[in-house]
Amino acid sequence: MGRQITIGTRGSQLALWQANWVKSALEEKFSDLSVELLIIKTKGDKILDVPLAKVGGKGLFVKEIEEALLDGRIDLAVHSMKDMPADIPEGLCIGAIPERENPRDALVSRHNLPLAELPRGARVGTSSLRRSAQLKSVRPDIEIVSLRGNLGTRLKKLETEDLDAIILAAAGLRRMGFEDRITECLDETVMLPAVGQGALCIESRENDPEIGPLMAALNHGETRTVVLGERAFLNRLEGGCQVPIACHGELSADGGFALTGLVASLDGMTVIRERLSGPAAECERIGVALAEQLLAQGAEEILESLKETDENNNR
Ligand SMILES: NCc1[nH]cc(CCC(=O)O)c1CC(=O)O
Repeated sequence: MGRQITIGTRGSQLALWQANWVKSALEEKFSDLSVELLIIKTKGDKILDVPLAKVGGKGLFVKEIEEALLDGRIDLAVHSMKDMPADIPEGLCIGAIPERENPRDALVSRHNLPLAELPRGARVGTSSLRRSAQLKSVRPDIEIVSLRGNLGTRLKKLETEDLDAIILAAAGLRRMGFEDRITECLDETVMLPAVGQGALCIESRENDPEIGPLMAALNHGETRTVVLGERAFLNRLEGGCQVPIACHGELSADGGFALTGLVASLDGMTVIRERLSGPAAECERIGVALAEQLLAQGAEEILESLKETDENNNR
């Protein structure tokens, strides 16, 4: 007799691609298993006309899916790791983190010009505070244009909104078959990625005996180590507000782990960036220690001032 499980996912093309990838991987590894998808609309899918930084709140793309997991309507949830808040609700866990795609950000530009060759005052579309702050820091002349919507919509807006370029995660472009649109994969010295970018998060109920072996089969140990280090960094910094935070970890062949983290002011005038390394087994401690270094070097003031702006916006 076959087993049947249900995966909860958002309905965007990228989310469906990711959920279908997990479905195929599971059905291939477990021949008695059949996997169904349940599409769940999240708050982030409903509010489309407001820049995400202004919508506020944590877990905009995950909360409704986590509720379905908690009340048993689904057995697994597939998210982009980047969309996961630092805290996982009681009773749930990160069951598996499959092997990561390219974590970097990609520039897609209209006339195929790399960042360094974009004209003065170029209009670049992104609504990520992390991307805009880092862009302004290297190119203060660039005009940032707020850009939301799914990948296809954003690529179209490159033409319709008269933009010179847009910035998107390379991983999403690749999964959607738009890799050939990438003009330049931005170097990390210019654009440090978001925590977890390019990785998937498969969330499950804690101690679920039926799901545990499925999670073990999908998990990629190295990716998990790196992403947990990045998330420990995020966890230590997150103060309930939208902040330009970036972080990327890497393992070396000899079991070392190096983490680079960054906190910037919205205007990109202040960028605090540090790198810390140590044994991979201590990835989470390294993440916390790196966050504390940044806090001591001025990130604390940036986070405080952003909290005040947040409160003013909410009034
Ligand atoms: N915020 C939306 C989102 N969540 C994950 C990805 C890309 C795929 C990934 O990072 O795994 C994207 C799109 C983008 O930032 O361009």
